[in-house]
Amino acid sequence: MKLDQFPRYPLTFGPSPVHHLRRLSDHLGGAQVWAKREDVSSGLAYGGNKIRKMEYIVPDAIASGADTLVSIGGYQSNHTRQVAAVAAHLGMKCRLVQEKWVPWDDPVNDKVGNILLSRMMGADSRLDPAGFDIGIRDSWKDALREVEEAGSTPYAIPAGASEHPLGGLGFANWAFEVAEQEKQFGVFFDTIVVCTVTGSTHAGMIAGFAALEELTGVKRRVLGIDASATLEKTRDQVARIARHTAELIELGRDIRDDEIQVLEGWAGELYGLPVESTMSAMAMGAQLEAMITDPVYEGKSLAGLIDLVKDKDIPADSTVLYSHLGGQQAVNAYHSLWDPVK
Ligand SMILES: Cc1ncc(COP(=O)(O)O)c(CNC2(C(=O)O)CC2)c1O
Repeated sequence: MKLDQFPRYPLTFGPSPVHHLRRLSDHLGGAQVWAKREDVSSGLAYGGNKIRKMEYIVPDAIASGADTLVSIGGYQSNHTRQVAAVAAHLGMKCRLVQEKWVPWDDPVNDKVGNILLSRMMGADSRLDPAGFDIGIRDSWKDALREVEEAGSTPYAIPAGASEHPLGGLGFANWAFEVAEQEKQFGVFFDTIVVCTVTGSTHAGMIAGFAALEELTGVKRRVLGIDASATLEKTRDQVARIARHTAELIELGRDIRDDEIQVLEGWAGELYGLPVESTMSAMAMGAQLEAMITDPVYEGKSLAGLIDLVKDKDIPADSTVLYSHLGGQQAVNAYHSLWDPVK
């Protein structure tokens, strides 16, 4: 089916805002940088990129007759918070597995931010000591079984909703929304920068912009900045989901290897731990544009954008769109990064 034949359950206020980051652009002295803001696009518990993915998953969840959304993430998962928000919005129950994806032993790490919001929304959020992995987890399969054994009807949403068959459609649609907003603003974004971890945000964009290329002949570069620190696994997952999504929307051709660009250099050694470039990018975005990014995801993709623009890998005559996917809710769990020196 073509993209517009898939049912979509609107969960945002409309197109996510697009705006010019003039001070950051001037400071970097190269390409013009714009941002598209998934962090301010929905009223559901501060939104984010997973709300966009859930718009295409919710119709399937409702049709399945499920009464409980079941998903998984780290203690400070933005994804599980957004699943909890959608469950509350739909009147469904929610069971969440929160694994110890990050060796961040702040005493508030499992008490504030995303996990606090999920609890406020009534999700059954349970901690699990297992470490980070973007793949399918036994803890999640156990939760699905336990929900069923308790007499409820679970709906399975894997980490980041990425390995879900419909997980790429949300950001395929995002690409078409960008094309509409380009007309509105009279700009053309030749390059898009996105944070990549479980992969279906980036993969959906690849499929969506490939479909636009087939329609208009116009090529764009979609540059994924790896924040998983498991580059090969994430790159493989992006490629697989992009190709699957391209088939779903009847692209009519394979996704080319050059359309799958997952860049390394800003993830650091471990998922979820900021490095120097993360800290300086968060400071730059906050102090030049009051644009808040987080130490796990957007701080790393913004660091990638900054370097690519400064080093002219993104040429000075480019207009680049930074996709801000949310994530600020985790900042309070990382307060010690900014605690005044005693
Ligand atoms: C703010 C933010 N930015 C980018 C990403 C990466 O998106 P993908 O997982 O689709 O690659 C996440 C994901 N977060 C996960 C989570 O559990 O929160 C799925 C990992 C994100 O939350």
